[in-house]
Amino acid sequence: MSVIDSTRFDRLREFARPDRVFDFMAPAQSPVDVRHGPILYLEDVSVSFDGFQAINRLNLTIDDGELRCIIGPNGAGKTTMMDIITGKTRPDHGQVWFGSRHNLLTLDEPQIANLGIGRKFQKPTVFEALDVTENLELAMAGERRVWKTLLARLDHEGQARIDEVLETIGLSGERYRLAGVLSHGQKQWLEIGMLLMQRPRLLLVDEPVAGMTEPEMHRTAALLTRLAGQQSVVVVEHDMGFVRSIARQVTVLHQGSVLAEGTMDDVSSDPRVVEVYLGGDEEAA
Ligand SMILES: Nc1ncnc2c1ncn2[C@@H]1O[C@H](COP(=O)(O)OP(=O)(O)OP(=O)(O)O)[C@@H](O)[C@H]1O
Repeated sequence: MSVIDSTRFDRLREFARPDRVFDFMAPAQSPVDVRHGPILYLEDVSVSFDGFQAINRLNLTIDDGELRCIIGPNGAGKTTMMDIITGKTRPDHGQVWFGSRHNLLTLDEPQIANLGIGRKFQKPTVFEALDVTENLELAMAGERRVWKTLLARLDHEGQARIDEVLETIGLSGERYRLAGVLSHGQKQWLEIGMLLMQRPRLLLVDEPVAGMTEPEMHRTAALLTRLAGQQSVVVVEHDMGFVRSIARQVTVLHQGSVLAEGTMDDVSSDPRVVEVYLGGDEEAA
């Protein structure tokens, strides 16, 4: 069995796990309602770990189609906030809503993902022994049966979606290359493409440009800027040059709360923000 075959086999075995709940088995979710407000709404959210207050009465709203950057020194609570939104961590207090219909605190991680919240972690987790197109096929959401998705030819609609996503992430020319031989930046874009296959309404992206070359950073900036509008995008990033290049609205977290919010110019000239950054070992905003 070739490497690709054996990896496919492993994936099939994973998909066929008796306890696995496929997207197409899950009850249909009502659509995200943003007619009367933001797509994401956190109010007075707090969580502590062994008495340490990691998130402290946090309020945050993200509008439909917005690109928001979240910055803050190490330990500010950025990852914990993402964990709360995706259902990985339950807050001790507060409210978290996706549109006006979905109370995320009543849902588990797969249910939240099914609603259309995609999360991209810092390290790329593509299937290295599969080619770019196969990675996107595997990520295709939903109603298509898993076996059909993996083993049969894609229908016209699926193929068109893959072409569209390849174009968006700039990997049309790499469609038959193994993911394992892609550059670090290309792997990151492929993983973003895998999330896009599921047509998310909100993308959470953790430190997308860590380890990227300068040209890769520029392409990532262009990609994230283009994605906003079609979906909401929340980017957690330490690289201030990158944040400046993409951000319209920036939220600064500090000690689990919002310290400042506004344009990059607004927040970087805010004395409280300067104090927080200069007080630690971070690059000054
Ligand atoms: N499971 C946990 N148990 C105990 N403490 C935790 C846990 N998760 C996070 N913390 C603590 O909560 C605080 C916030 O951590 P978090 O990872 O959210 O910060 P961050 O802003 O993402 O930091 P960084 O920029 O370094 O990734 C930190 O002091 C961290 O040590």
